[in-house]
Amino acid sequence: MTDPPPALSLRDIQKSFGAVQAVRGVSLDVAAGETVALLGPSGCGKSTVLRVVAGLERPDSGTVTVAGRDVTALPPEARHVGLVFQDYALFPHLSVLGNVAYGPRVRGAGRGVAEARAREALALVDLPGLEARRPAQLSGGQAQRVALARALATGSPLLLLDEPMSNLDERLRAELREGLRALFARVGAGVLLVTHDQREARSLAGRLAVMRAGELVQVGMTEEVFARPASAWVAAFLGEVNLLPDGPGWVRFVPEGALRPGVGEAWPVSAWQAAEGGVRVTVEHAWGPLTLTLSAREAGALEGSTLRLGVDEAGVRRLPEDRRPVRG
Ligand SMILES: Nc1ncnc2c1ncn2[C@@H]1O[C@H](COP(=O)(O)OP(=O)(O)OP(=O)(O)O)[C@@H](O)[C@H]1O
Repeated sequence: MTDPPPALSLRDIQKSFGAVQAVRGVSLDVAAGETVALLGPSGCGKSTVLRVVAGLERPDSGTVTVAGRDVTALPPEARHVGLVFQDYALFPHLSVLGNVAYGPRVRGAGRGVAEARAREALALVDLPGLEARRPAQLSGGQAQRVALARALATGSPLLLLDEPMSNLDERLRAELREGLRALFARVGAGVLLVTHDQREARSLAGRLAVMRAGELVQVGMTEEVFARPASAWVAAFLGEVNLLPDGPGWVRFVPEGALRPGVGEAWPVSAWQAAEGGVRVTVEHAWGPLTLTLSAREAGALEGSTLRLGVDEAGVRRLPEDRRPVRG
């Protein structure tokens, strides 16, 4: 048996807006059944990549292949891609059921079949009983789930999600994160997710693609990227703070997981701050300042204004220093 083609294959996508090179040579595959999160700072080109895949922007060069079909020259409606975009709102004049049935209808399904598919999709996102409501009568969280159901009902091999939970409060996000992970596994579509929220990326995506100034700078299994960032810039972007100078062009990356409070030599503590789950301290180690969060129990290892701190050297990495600005 041959493997199914990837849900999405991007090859050397380039896209400029006037003098701004928004996307520079992006190549990426998303396998069927896989979720890939595209992460990067504001303005790095994430939305442009998604819009190129959706057909809302035409790339200057490169190809977009969806489930084995070259769609580069096709309009959005001919691509068979499910979209959940912030600016891709629900139709206000249609009911919830009408909104979700719209995709199958446009693709030629009869009314009965389309509505049956819509009911299935609404059940998947756990929204029964709201079929007759208008979008204006929904909460933000309900509206986002309807948008998801609308994308799922298309039966597309590829789903594109741009900040799908941005309108939700933290409690709803946590709830939906769990649900979405199971849902994506069940429907078997490839998912390309753009998010600013690292927790969302970490919990939903099997792989991460980290983007900087129009280019992918690291692509890998999610936990692997967090454990082994390719450079100082990636580490800093992922929230790592213990990046100490280590000769010209290099840094010494000390992940928090490699720090052993209460072990070895005592060092002065230069900063304290209350943090979620304990206290965040900065220790003036011989290598340089090292910051870590101590649990209430570990904080017991503080001796006045010093802390014994060992470093598990097997966890320490030397990374290229690439944090100077790149041209925009
Ligand atoms: N239609 C457009 N016309 C001109 N410039 C654009 C257009 N769309 C995007 N850009 C520029 O292209 C670059 C990439 O923008 P894009 O929206 O893809 O970034 P992003 O990573 O999605 O940002 P954010 O996280 O803030 O949404 C930015 O410099 C942006 O100003």
